[in-house]
Amino acid sequence: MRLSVNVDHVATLRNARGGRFPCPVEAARACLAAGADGITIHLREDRRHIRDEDARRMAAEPGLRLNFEMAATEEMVRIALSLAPAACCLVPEKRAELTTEGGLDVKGAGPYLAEAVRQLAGAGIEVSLFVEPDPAQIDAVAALGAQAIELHTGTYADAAPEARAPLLARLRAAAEHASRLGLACHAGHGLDYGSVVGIAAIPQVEEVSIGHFLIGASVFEGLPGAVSRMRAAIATGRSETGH
Ligand SMILES: CC(=O)[C@@H](O)[C@H](O)COP(=O)(O)O
Ligand SMILES: NCC(=O)COP(=O)(O)O
Repeated sequence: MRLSVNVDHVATLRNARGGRFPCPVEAARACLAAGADGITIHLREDRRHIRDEDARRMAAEPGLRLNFEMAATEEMVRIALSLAPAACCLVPEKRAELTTEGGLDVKGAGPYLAEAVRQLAGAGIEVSLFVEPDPAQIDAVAALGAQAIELHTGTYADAAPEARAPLLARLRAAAEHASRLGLACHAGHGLDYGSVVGIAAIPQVEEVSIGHFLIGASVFEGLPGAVSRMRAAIATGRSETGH
């Protein structure tokens, strides 16, 4: 299973003083050197953390698999087409939100979403949609012609460990449903060293994106150490599946 490190909150720290340190691109290099398989960045409409120049430099970084998270707006589609990342993940976005609060309502979306998928996939970008573990939403993703889903793991990750079993079962069922439809399955949001183990034990999940917790953990154990420890947690989960 691939680990894609989301470096949004390296930019949050940098922006706190309006300077150039710490640099998200340098953080990305450190994550890759420590064993991360890719980097995720979320260029939000309000540019609260990742800025356009960060995205441009990250896309130009040799050997870096970039997962570009974005709202399905004309502006972001235009930027994504200019950056040509390996992958784009379409996510819901509200200015007032502290962080992403849930998955896209793909079933109820207007034609703008299908148009974004068409343009991005047409440019050879792997398109995933960030959704709840809801078979009806996953069916709607398949109908749009996207290649992948990213399951929102926040409800599961935020739950007390003793309350996670039914939430993990729902994620597992959703991953199996996506696989039956030929969709690649990714997962992310709110994961830490403990909760990622359960996600890694779902064989259909090919990639996890982890950011806030890992960047926070790096304050105490360094970025390479946090990446290594996260990869070990993933390996523990994976070993439970024999994959
Ligand atoms: C979609 C998702 O869960 C995250 O990848 C997203 O980036 C969270 O937004 P912030 O990084 O702004 O917290
Ligand atoms: N799509 C999830 C992601 O990129 C990272 O989410 P988080 O770990 O910062 O909550």
